[in-house]
Amino acid sequence: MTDHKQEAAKAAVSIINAGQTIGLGGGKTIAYLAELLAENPQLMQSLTVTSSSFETSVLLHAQGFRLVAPSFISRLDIYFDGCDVFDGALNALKSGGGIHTMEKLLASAADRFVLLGDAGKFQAALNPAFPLAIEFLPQALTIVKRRIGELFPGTRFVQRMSSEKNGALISDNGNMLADIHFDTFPAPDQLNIQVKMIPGIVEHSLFYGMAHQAIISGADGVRHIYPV
Ligand SMILES: O=C(CO)[C@H](O)[C@H](O)COP(=O)(O)O
Repeated sequence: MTDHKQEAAKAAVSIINAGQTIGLGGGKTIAYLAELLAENPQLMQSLTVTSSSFETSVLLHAQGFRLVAPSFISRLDIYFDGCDVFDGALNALKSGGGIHTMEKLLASAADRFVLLGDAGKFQAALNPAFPLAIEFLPQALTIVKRRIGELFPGTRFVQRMSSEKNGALISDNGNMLADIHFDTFPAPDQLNIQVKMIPGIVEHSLFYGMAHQAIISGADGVRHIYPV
């Protein structure tokens, strides 16, 4: 059976040129991309690579990539990442991994931000099947919760809790995380700004108008999609 995440990763390799500085996000499609690059030592050794994901960084380090911390990269040729879902304008929700702050930082530094995944990620519109994740300062917990309730009445605010200890899930940046569940998904352009403007919120997981291209694979083969 065709693994569509792997097929999308194969297509992604074809748009990478020797000598480029590449950013990789998290997830299975990205892990395939790292594996495929490692199978081409000449290309791999020519690349400078960084990642928003600790898990991907461990993988890249083990495979012998030239890995540079994001703190020392000001510009990327291409940033590749998966997502939960994206629409025709390539607005993407990237809530699942809880690392959207670093993902957005690297996406913003890239000449090209390319979404990768199976065809199921592409939907006509963002919808309530996926929440919006927020990363916020621990001190802002109840203020942010109140503000979200005022701006979006009827939404469910679910703080992410640790499965390993009794307490909050703490992000890679030492902050807290929560998911906002909507009954009707708000207009992405307004949601993007309204949530970003709440003091105490470091970043949210809607990547509005950021992606330049998506590469997906499904029953009809590989598709390259550009924002409408
Ligand atoms: O952004 C993400 C989560 O928020 C991940 O990149 C995404 O979930 C990975 O997807 P996959 O494992 O299907 O490649």
